Amino acid sequence: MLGRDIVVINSETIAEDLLGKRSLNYSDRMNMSKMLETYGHTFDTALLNHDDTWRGHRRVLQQSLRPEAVTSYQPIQLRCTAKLLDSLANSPESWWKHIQLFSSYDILGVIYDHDMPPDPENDAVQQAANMGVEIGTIIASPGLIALATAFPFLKYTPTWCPGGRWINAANSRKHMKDFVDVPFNTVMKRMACGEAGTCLVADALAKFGNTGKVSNAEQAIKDACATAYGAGGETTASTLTVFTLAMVLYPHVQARAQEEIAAVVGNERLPDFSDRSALPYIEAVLRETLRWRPVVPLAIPHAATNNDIYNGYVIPKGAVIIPNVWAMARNTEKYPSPDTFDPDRFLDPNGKLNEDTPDFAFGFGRRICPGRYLALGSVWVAMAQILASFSIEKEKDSVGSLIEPNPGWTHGITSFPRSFPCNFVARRE
Ligand code: HEM
Repeated sequence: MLGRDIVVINSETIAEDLLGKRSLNYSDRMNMSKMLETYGHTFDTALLNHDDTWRGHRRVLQQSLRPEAVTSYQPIQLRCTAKLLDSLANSPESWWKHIQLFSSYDILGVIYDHDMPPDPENDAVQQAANMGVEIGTIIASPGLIALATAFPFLKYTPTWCPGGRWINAANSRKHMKDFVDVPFNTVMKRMACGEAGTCLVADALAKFGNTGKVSNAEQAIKDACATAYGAGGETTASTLTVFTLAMVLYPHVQARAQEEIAAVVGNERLPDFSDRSALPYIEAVLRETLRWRPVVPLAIPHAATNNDIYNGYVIPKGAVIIPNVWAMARNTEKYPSPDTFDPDRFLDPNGKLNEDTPDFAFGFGRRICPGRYLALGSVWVAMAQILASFSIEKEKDSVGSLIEPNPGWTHGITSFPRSFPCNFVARRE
């Protein structure tokens, strides 16, 4: 883009070699600072260059989202899953919206200890966060960057013009500011009254607040937390939507997963985190969901800091490096018939999990997704409890014929199925 060298990596091994082993040289992002400043999108960890500000954000996120730390968020994940099951039982036809709300409040809970109110449509925190994500995603899209760079005057487009809501810079700056400030200020007020519970903001302030370990700590925490909401809400929902599609299309996989839950957990209670290691087939379903339709199919492009040579190829300073996660997931040597949803790929002949984990779904090297352990927990518990509580079946049309789901897919940084007809049929009283 914009006259740069572009390197597309289709192989997991090469991605590991360059982005992992040579991460010092391949952890930068494209320099879009002028554009991001114009549109008020300067807080975003995922778009920061490989500098000290980014290091501060990463420290905050990695400390609070490491495997041992995310267990403290399990009560929030279980609470949100209970609400999801309840909503699916009450209005199964709105399953897609319920999954979006689950993911949104799961992440808002973990980051800001913000619980779902009875009327989420009027929740100022969720509205500010979602509007920020909507505008932020468009600002960071290659199409808008190219347009706004070629025609800078477009930043003055009135908001009432078609597309003006997104390309008008003042409007964007306002929403970006609300996105970062509103949820953070809300939890800060609750913390001041001693009302806030466990959450990432509280944890990070306790660890880094006045310690000098992270410069400008409060701002770094605030910005990293807004990024985490933006990066985590949609990806978690997208992964659960892919899982739903897979269960509808592969009923024998669903039946086997349900049999495993019945055999290990029984029918008297729902599976929870303590059952995870005893449910290898459910874990394999999770891994296959991440592989089958990776929801961030081209990850986020990295950039080379200096010239480099790899396997005789010159990779110039500033080159944009695109990890083609989609191609890695379709490596037929590793994953024969890659379009088939087959959790057995991740099991050995004894039904135990093998060593393969589709980590490529979370990117590479120093930029690898810091929210992956949290995401895996949220998706796992929602999947396991949905499977225990419902059968996800094809919808029938007016004459009783089964409707084959053929959803449209979103096209952007994330890719996931739009809503499609299916039925969540209760399996328990
Ligand atoms: C299934 C869910 C998720 C998937 C598939 C996913 C995937 C990704 C990918 C592919 C990247 C780009 C990595 C790279 O540049 O190499 C990324 C970055 C990121 N993710 Fe996630 N993610 C998920 C959930 C989350 C969650 C729950 C959070 C936070 C709570 C989160 C926070 C971030 C952040 C902050 C970055 C930017 C990292 C940086 O640039 O240093 N993600 N994610």
